[in-house]
Amino acid sequence: MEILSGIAVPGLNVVDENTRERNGKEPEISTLATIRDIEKGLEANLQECMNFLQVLTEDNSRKEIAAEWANRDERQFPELEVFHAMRPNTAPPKSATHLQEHLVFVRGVSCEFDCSTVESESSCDSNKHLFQTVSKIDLEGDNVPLRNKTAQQVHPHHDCYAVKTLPSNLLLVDERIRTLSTEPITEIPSPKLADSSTGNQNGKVSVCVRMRPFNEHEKVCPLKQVLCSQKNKVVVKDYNYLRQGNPMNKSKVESQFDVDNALDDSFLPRGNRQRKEESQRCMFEILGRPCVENSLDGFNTTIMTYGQMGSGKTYTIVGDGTTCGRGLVPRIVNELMRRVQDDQSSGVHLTIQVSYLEIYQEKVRDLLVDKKAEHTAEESGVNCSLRCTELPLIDGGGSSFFLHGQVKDQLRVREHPETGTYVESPRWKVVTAHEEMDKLLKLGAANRMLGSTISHARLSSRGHTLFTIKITKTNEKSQHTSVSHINMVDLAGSEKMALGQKPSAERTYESKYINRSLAQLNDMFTNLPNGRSNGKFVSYRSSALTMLLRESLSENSKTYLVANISPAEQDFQESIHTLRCAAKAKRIHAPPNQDPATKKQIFMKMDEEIRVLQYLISDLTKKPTPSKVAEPLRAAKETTDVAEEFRPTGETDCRRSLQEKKVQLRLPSRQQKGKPSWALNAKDRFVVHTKIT
Ligand SMILES: Nc1ncnc2c1ncn2[C@@H]1O[C@H](COP(=O)(O)OP(=O)(O)OP(=O)(O)O)[C@@H](O)[C@H]1O
Repeated sequence: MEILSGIAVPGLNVVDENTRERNGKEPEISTLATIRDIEKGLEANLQECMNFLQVLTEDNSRKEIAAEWANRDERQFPELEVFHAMRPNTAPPKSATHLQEHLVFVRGVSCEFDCSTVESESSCDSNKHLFQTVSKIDLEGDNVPLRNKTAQQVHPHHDCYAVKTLPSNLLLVDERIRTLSTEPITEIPSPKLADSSTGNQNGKVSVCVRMRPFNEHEKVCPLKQVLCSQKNKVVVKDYNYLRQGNPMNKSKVESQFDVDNALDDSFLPRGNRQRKEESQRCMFEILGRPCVENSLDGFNTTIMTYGQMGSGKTYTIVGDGTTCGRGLVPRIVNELMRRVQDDQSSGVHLTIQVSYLEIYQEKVRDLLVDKKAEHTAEESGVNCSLRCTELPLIDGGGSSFFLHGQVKDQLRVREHPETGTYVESPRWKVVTAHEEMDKLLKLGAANRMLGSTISHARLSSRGHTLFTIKITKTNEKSQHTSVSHINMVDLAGSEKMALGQKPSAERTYESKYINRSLAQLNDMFTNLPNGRSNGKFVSYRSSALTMLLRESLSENSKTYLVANISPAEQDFQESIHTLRCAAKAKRIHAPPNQDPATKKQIFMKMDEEIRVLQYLISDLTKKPTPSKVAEPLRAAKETTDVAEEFRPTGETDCRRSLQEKKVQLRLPSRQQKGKPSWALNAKDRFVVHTKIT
């Protein structure tokens, strides 16, 4: 055993000499650097631990655990313990870099690793269902035992990294430990899903919070913002205040928000495809599947992502372009296409069309314009006949034209007294295969307005995007057609300028539009009717964004809002702002005017009425068939015979007799002078009109 200079902390385990011998090399520098970095946070640990213990003792169900943590004798502990609880199917750290990735999430870890063996040791008694105690981690070896044991016992949505160092009783426990349920977990619960049939029952907008992983820049200084989800609440903590001020002043340190779902991806190791796939699939189960069900029931649905720049909004909606990182749009379309095939056998025909728009500086742009192809077509004269005429690729005919050699991609927002606000003639593309969908997403991504900003080196969206899926459902038997829309709105991120920052004039101009429209959306959330008030005047017309979202937040539509937040401590204020906005949206209360069941019944009744009317119309417009004519003719002949019979007794008697024998008329409107006429009444009975002259 050898203590590495500059890293050693009293009482900590050190790198095993045997490992060095076995590997024949020094521990990786990157690992050591990380340890030095995180060592700096040691002083803050005590504060955090106090805070942690405070939370534990406040919560009755966790008192026992807290007591145990607090009272344990130092000597009972090995020098270093890593409590590592993982999500199912997650491989434990396998390499130094991987381990670094795991530990970098733990604030102020001051430790070294025993790299000799891999062992999953006894569980921690008090909460054995939640943790596995791992006293040794082998960076090189095969960690199968650890994986097997932990994977089955941990809540799939919460994982924890807890590293305890001695000689202090408890120097650090990752705050995320609090997200773990204290109940013994015997089986892995299924993800908590939004109610698929009716969306959020109590309010109009269902809110889901999603925390993205640390990015490269944030990993260098591991500042962890805490997001704990407790039942339907998320709690965010202000570490900055905690360090400076009184940790017992709880109201200033932590903020609580009501939500419907929370997804913490901050533990996601970069490049781990399985975890990515799992997280994106979870998002689909929470929001995407209910959306599909709602839309097939005839409801319009909207999913909005709201958050600061780089918080993962586009990742949630579209994904990152990889197969495992596919976002909601491709997954929803896939599910719809699967349903198309299933429903074909039951006589229901589904058509899926998509449009992709962007609101950039208050102008609506069509992102599905393939400018290259359309320019080429125009230059080669192929589309000459289409100049200034409607292009046939839009549903029912659209109005994008070639003007002065340019492809028009700007569209107008209009209002219809009955159907509400709509965008004039966007390109609707029919999607029948996954490949088509991928192509359209690529085309849209290429046409989006992106730009690098000061705080984010990567390209950032400079406008809001609106991806709409139009589902047309036709029942082949009844010929009934219903249309519903799924709108997916990827809002541009707000960015606050820090003092001393000098963005370009263009970026400032764009930010002005983005921030103004987001502020107007925020106002809309405040002013719409909610649990507290009946609402105030909402000026939908103040921006293109609010105009287009108007339908989404009214009556026959269900809305889901994803509040994307960053895990980094420096983004605390932005996260609070996002969560406040989400909380406002959650309070909006304008329940749909009809539930799907009632709507179905009404549709059926209307179908029936239409069928009866169609039958009557066709029968009335048709020429009378011989069988239908026979009856009136026979009646007419009868009356003529009577007339003949009574001719000698005089006309007066004859009239009287005829009156008596006259066939009763039910619909006497179409009498013809001197001729017997007939009509078909609603009960399909013939009546005869006879006029005696
Ligand atoms: N949950 C997540 N899991 C893995 N990676 C994520 C997650 N969320 C975001 N990322 C990654 O973070 C980066 C930023 O995400 P994204 O572009 O979606 O942010 P954004 O909020 O749309 O940003 P902007 O508003 O600036 O356009 C991307 O590289 C993305 O792959």
